[in-house]
Amino acid sequence: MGLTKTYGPSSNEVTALAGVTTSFAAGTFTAVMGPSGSGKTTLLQCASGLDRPTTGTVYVDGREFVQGSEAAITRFRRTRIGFVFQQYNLLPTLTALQNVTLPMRLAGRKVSRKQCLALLDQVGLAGYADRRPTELSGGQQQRVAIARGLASRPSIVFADEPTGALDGTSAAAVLALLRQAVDEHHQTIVMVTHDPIAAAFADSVVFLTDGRIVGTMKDPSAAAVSEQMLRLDLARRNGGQR
Ligand SMILES: Nc1ncnc2c1ncn2[C@@H]1O[C@H](COP(=O)(O)OP(=O)(O)OP(=O)(O)O)[C@@H](O)[C@H]1O
Repeated sequence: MGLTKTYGPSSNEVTALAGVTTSFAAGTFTAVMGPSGSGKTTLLQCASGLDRPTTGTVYVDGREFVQGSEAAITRFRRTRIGFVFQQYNLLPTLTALQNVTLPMRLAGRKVSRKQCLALLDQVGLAGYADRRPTELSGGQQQRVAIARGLASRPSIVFADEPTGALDGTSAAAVLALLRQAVDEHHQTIVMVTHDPIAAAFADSVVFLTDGRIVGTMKDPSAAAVSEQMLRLDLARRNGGQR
């Protein structure tokens, strides 16, 4: 609610979020789109509690988030929130399967090896469970990170360009998996993407420009999203010329 985020000293301040108010209803899939530098990653980081907004408040399940001690925030994050970020952050000494089960082990939860292997299978990594990250391609590492983000069935999953490094077939498998997480497990997904085809898997799209929400779209199609992106880009250029 009313999120702002500025970086740097006041003499050289960068405004990444200029007052964003939005909500992600439980059991829905939202895509966040906008030009490079529009604040998408910053919004995800503030909404997920990885970073604190300069002003404004984040609520999760009606509870004010990013309040209390770091330990309390970390505990809350571990049990409720899943992350799939651009830097895969896989631990190099662990196998793919161990990386997937790590968040659950950290949260002290029971690990279903079978369910985690099934997830690796779904992202096209059957047979790769025992490999370490250095023995996997960038796209394969990204898919391990996706399986890890979904494995503990957190109520909200924040994904930053989850299909960015993937070929069309792998990307489609990952998007289908995210869709399934929403439809079958009632998880909430918030995904940053530049790809209108990926955005079309979502229930709605939020468009950001210069740290502000400049539009939303329900039941997006790839064509409608592309058109809207072009329109926003044009408006921004015309605005910049004034
Ligand atoms: N740690 C930081 N320190 C200073 N400025 C930052 C920092 N992180 C982001 N910014 C600035 O904040 C603005 C928004 O960045 P952000 O990464 O949220 O954009 P984005 O829409 O995710 O971009 P992209 O699509 O290129 O990933 C940019 O102008 C960026 O340069």
